[in-house]
Amino acid sequence: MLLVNLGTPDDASPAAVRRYLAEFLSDPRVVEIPRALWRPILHGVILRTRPRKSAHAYSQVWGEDGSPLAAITARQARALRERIGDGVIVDWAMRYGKPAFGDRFAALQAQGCDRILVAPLYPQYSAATNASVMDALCKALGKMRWQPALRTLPPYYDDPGYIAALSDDLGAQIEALAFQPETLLLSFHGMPERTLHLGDPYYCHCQKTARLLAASLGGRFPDLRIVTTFQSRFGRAKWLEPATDTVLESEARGGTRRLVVAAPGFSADCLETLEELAIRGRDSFLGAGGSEYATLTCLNDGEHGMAMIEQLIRRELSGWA
Ligand SMILES: C=CC1=C(C)c2cc3[nH]c(cc4nc(cc5[nH]c(cc1n2)c(C)c5CCC(=O)O)C(CCC(=O)O)=C4C)c(C)c3C=C
Ligand SMILES: [Fe+2]
Ligand SMILES: [Fe+2]
Repeated sequence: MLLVNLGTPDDASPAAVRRYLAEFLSDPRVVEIPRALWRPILHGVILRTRPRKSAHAYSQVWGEDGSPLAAITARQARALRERIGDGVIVDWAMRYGKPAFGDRFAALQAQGCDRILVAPLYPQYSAATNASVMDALCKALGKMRWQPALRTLPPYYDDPGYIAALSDDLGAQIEALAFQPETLLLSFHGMPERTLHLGDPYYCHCQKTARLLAASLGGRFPDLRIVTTFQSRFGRAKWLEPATDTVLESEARGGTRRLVVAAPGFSADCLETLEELAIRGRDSFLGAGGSEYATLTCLNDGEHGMAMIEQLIRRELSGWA
């Protein structure tokens, strides 16, 4: 089985970030603008300016083991291997950058796997993430004469195991804070609003996760106000709202003093949580008058998250292993 996440640059230099962004932003599932229009904008504007800015952001979160997203995904694969035991080969790959999806998929087949479960670690389905992994899968299959049998992990945005893992994990983190938050922001990665009207279920999946999670946390923290937002706006089009950065400021201006942020849509901490939420989000909230701010970690390779992943994977492997 192959765990898949989005992808990340090889290092935090502008050159490596440029290579990564070029691959990521050339994917027609990510930017749905006709190629003849998009290519000049991507190569003439975006890839001349953004790599430097993003490289600075990456350098603030880069660890000894490299990109947090890649390091955590590798640890998740290792932990899953130990939990699932012999009989199933567990590998991991990135949709963009390394280890490349096509390479790892082919490597599994080369090891003799004739049944492969591909598990994109995206709880909420979007065409930009899940469908893009399926496109990469079809591309890899297109090169094979003798193809393996396949299964793919469905989105798990309302799976009771996922909601319970989030509720238990975030609940424990909130109780361990040095302050009592008035507001909990559930910040999901954004998408262009147009994708919702075109039929992408992402927005609805996020809202359902948030509603179930709020219902579960509500019993434990009756005074906590829970607000759902969308982060990381990219480009000029209208994105899903409300925007995380706008709400951080309006909360502080409206009198909220103590606020905590969680990112339930990310399986692993990454640039979007460690830089955008933990560094820039803090500046926004405190700069607008807030006094206490914290970000909670993602499920990562912790006990709650790994028990949930193991449960999902065992279910999808049933009859196979
Ligand atoms: C969790 C799901 C994600 C969705 C949905 C998603 C949509 C989406 N993203 C961009 C543009 C960028 N995203 C970037 C980073 C990034 N995005 C996700 C996840 C989702 N993106 C993750 C986990 C990461 C972090 C990667 C890491 O290395 O840690 C970036 C790169 C960084 C930057 O320059 O800001 C871009 C660009 C679009 C356009 C989009 C929907 C159409
Ligand atoms: Fe993104
Ligand atoms: Fe982003």
